[in-house]
Amino acid sequence: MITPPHANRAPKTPASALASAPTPALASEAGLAPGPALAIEAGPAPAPAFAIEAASGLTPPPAPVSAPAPALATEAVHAGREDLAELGLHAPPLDLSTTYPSRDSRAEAARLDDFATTGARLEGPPVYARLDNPTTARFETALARLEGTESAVAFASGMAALTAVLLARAAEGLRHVVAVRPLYGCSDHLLTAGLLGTEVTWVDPAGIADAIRPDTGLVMVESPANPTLAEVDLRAVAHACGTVPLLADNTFATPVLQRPAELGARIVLHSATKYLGGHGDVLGGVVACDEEFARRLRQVRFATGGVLHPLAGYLLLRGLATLPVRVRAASATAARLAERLAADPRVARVHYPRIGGAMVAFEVYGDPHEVIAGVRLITPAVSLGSVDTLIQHPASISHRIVAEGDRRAHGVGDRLLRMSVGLEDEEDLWRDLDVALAAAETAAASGERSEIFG
Ligand code: MET
Repeated sequence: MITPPHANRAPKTPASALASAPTPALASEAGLAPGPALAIEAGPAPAPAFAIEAASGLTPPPAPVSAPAPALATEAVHAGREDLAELGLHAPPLDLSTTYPSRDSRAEAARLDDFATTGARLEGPPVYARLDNPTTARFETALARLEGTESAVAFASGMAALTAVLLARAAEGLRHVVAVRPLYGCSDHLLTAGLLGTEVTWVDPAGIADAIRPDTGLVMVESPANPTLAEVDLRAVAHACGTVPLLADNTFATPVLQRPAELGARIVLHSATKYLGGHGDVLGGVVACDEEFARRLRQVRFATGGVLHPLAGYLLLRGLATLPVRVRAASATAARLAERLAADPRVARVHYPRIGGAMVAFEVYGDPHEVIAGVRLITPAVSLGSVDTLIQHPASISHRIVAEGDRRAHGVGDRLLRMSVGLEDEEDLWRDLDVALAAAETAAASGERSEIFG
């Protein structure tokens, strides 16, 4: 793949993107401002703001006040790609460079000093791939736009992203975390084990305000939660946090269904491996936040090396384009399957979020392991957010690392199954579930596996 040299100037999200008005570049795409790249080269017509910034570092002009903000579906397709026409490209360039040549060592020293001091993204080539990558930066720009935040910083996985947040707060002497269970099992484990030198206080949402101490650096919630799909009132929780930043894990909802930053969360976490990528072929994590905190995260990322591979950045940007369509289609099927499961006598309980989504959790009277063993169309695997439907047993896999008592106390019982509904036909999925549920009933009736439940 050929990467034009000028493509190394990755797009940035200007601070003004936080405002409700669209950025000039998007207005240009909507036909509201002049701007094809060829017109710029041919004459004096003004360039789209993004192209101006990429070419000269100038601050974009203010957005026209009358322009409506682009809808999420439009942002999903265009954000992070505003300069492509200017570059003469349709697909984003994939820059796999690990290092960036320069004959001016003095200038590079100054740029490195600047990055180390501020964490601000460098103008021009990023010196070394642990500082930044222009392909990944496109994904970061796009995700920030979808979440309605100023910036986003991508990492090698969701756990690397959470690690960076915890380290950034601990570096400021704020090692205490207040958190609400359930969280994804490894998030729970990272906090409980104190592997990063942090200390956690687990509370119900109503106990957040009282649990905050002078050294509290973070309040963490996940809503809908993994795996029970329990929801918290993010606005109320954000209020209870006072000046302590609220981190909301938005992996399950995605910005299609919920934008935590609009509800008061300062930090929005994603395992990008899930819905953002959407096809089960890329591992990544991302934090959407204000630019001030993004700078701290970039410094941590540089120091600790948990960077996203550029190919993953490329795939995640590609995944975002179809995110709204995928999430809405899968959610519609999931809602109907949740109803069918709730009406089924073999199912004891169904968990489905009020805000909707493509995740369904349910408890069976029979042996849940036989449901996993019995599916043929549905993929019996951990993870979620792919085009295919996946099912897993949280007590065995996603939450195995959480102590049994803590699991059970927060709804992660032995009979709970978690299903990530994909894009298949509803009837085909139901037929598969029906056969697997029948197998689970038969196994339980014959007592084959009954010992596992005591
Ligand atoms: C290693 S197990 C979990 C992977 C993923 N976070 C999930 O909840 O499915």
